[in-house]
Amino acid sequence: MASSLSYAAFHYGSDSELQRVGVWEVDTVASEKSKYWIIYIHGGAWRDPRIDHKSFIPTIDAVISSQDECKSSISGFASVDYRLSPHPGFPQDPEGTTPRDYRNAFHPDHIKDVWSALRSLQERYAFGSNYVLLGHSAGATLALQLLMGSTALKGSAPPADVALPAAIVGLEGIYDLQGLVDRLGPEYAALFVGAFGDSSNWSDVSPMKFTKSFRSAWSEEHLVVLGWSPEDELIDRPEIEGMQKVLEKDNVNTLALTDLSGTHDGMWEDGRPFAQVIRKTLNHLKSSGLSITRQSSQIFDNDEANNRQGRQWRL
Ligand SMILES: Nc1ccccc1C(=O)C[C@H](N)C(=O)O
Repeated sequence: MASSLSYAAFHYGSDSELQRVGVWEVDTVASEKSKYWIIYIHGGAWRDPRIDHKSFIPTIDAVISSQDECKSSISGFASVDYRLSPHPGFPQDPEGTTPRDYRNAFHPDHIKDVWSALRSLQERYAFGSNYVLLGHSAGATLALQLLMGSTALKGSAPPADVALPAAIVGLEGIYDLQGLVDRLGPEYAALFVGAFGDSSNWSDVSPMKFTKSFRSAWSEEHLVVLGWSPEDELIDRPEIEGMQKVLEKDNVNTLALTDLSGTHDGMWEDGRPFAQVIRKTLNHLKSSGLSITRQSSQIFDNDEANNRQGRQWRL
């Protein structure tokens, strides 16, 4: 069980209590280059204070209690918290709440925190790009936004010294904000406005609407896995299939696993469906021989490279 692993949480920023990651070390000997870190970004529509980094624990438990030999390719698990936007169901008193505890994040705070968390983890554990990045729901949006560079950062350049993962796994992901509202109803708009403002801001942050290439930021060796369960009551199949089409158009190695089981939140509460996806992702990485020789630098297009030297925020 996760309780059998050594657990520590540390802060990667000082503005918010939520600028924090949890780490469960398995075998972090630096010479083990062929092993991967498994890093998770939780969901909760950028705002739900009930969901945090510990929501990864059932998945960790399911991976380490299984008999599968994929365990031997894992260095450790980490789970990222990030600043949240206000949730109308959980109002806070601005007078009686310290700035560190006040949830008033607004785009691009969430994605900036993810970049900062990855930088901090890479500084501590030196795993470079030997990691699989999973995101659930809004966490899947955040994971894919890493590949969108400055577009998903309101024009700022991403930090040049953060290595992108070997694989990104989107689970029950939100990929097209306007599309969800159009298909599933105006209640979805309320989820997005608090984090991004009105709908004129949505296409820049929606991975399905990315107008540049998902391949240009990434090295030769890469993989996106899109997981979805037909029992998901909040995210529909077109959301996954639409994202798959965009990635395939950009020649990204893409694997869609659309036969998972469980409801939107039931899947992380159970842990086994996500453990199964982790297993398949590691097997896929191994069988395509992608692991060992990867470099930590990524190639960005010229715009992106110029931007990187210029307008970088301080982490
Ligand atoms: N309705 C959704 C549709 C899609 C993805 C998440 C949600 C959520 O409601 C998340 C969370 N429980 C929230 O209250 O913000």
